[in-house]
Amino acid sequence: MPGSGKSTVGVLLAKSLALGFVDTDLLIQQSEGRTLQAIVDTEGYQALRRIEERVLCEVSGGHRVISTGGSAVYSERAMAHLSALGVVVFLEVTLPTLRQRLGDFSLRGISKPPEQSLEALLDERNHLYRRYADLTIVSDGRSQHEVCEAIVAGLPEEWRTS
Ligand SMILES: Nc1ncnc2c1ncn2[C@@H]1O[C@H](COP(=O)(O)OP(=O)(O)O)[C@@H](O)[C@H]1O
Ligand SMILES: O=C(O)C1=C[C@@H](OP(=O)(O)O)[C@@H](O)[C@H](O)C1
Ligand SMILES: [Mg+2]
Repeated sequence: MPGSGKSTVGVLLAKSLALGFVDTDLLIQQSEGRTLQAIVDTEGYQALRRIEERVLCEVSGGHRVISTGGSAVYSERAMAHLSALGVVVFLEVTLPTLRQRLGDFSLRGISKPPEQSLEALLDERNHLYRRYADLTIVSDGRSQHEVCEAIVAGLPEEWRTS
């Protein structure tokens, strides 16, 4: 979910394991020459999901952490590609934590129908996050460093010593 810590913890994880880092939200913005919010505002959330699928399917692996947007899970094809590249980590958060971290989420370019509540979105997505996760890490009540440490501890040995 947006606000679960993928971007910030992803950087910490890359530093901790001496890996590279890429945030696919930035790849989308670079390739489109506009912000995610602008895409949602002009073409709608489904257009953003289509663009995201293309960018995710083109991303390469290697020794790096890939932080995606929270809507990556809407594409089965993209998730199959990411699964083949490495370990898919799900950062689990509850609704109160999300509300606290996101503040006014209407300005965050979330890829969802305007009428869908954050609660309904979380419920819909949690099924998908669990389906694709190789490793699930609770983010609630943990600092970003603690989340990073929990990921490292949960990774298969070959990724911890890459
Ligand atoms: N474990 C955490 N504890 C407290 N705040 C966090 C934690 N993880 C992320 N945040 C905060 O939540 C916001 C969203 O984090 P971000 O890494 O951008 O999430 P995502 O990429 O999943 O949307 C940021 O303000 C970040 O500092
Ligand atoms: O979950 C979503 O619908 C989205 C999350 C965002 O990324 P973060 O999850 O990194 O905030 C970004 O991809 C876009 O605004 C859509
Ligand atoms: Mg992010």
